[in-house]
Amino acid sequence: MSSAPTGAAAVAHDNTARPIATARGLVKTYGSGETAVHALAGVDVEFGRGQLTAIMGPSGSGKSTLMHCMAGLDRPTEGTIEVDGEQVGQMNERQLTKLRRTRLGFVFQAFNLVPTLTAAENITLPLDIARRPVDKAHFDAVVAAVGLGDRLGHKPNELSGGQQQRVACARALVSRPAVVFADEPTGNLDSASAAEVLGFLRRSVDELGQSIVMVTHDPTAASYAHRVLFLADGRLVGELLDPTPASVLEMLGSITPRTRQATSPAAV
Ligand SMILES: Nc1ncnc2c1ncn2[C@@H]1O[C@H](COP(=O)(O)OP(=O)(O)OP(=O)(O)O)[C@@H](O)[C@H]1O
Repeated sequence: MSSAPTGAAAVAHDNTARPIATARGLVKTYGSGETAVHALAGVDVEFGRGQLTAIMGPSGSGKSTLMHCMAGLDRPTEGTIEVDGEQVGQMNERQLTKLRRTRLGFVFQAFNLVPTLTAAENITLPLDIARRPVDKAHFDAVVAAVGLGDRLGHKPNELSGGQQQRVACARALVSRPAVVFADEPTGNLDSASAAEVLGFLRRSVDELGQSIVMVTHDPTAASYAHRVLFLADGRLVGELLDPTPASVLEMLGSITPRTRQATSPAAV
């Protein structure tokens, strides 16, 4: 897989700019009593505007829970969340649905395309559902950026996995969302297709000013980000700016969740 863009291709980022999303004192507890699981145990975090931020950590460290709380897909037990100036924690279900439809974009590991619709129809589906007009110039810019110009009339089963995920990325971007949340966007792709999708996500940040938060297990995928956050046991335990696959691997190697410490012979 090719490595992340660096140097001249990268836009200088103002880390002092107002963040696009913020969480304070985030706690998420599943269940209660002795069987309670503390998926998030007090997280304070800011996600940069116009940045690609990756979230990494061992399995069960709380990555998906953090993303789902930030995106209004799950409610925190405690704490506050602000996304693009909106207090997400205080919203009712109707307001959360509206926030997700109008201000957020989503890319999942499964491409989640509608099989009976063409690529073009899949891309504009969220706008069509929200009865919002399609900005043709922006649609054309996004389609050109993902390199799908000659595939717009194809149905998902006529596209490769990488092309289908690029359709899903275009669908997430076409409404100009405040933030795109991507959960393991390359988890189902071979390394060449993954590189294409990651390159596109990074360019949409550098060239279109998009803000993206991406959960990944893959150090190479994380190296496409401007910043990588590391979770363990529901807490933020580290971060890297301008990561490389090697620096991400090194950081991951230094993180030992308490659950693993407790079962490790060395800890006995
Ligand atoms: N709906 C749920 N009910 C009970 N426990 C849950 C639920 N969702 C997550 N958990 C638990 O919360 C903890 C954090 O889960 P989460 O899925 O956020 O971790 P993750 O870092 O995304 O893991 P993975 O890398 O395996 O996807 C885990 O212990 C998980 O079992």
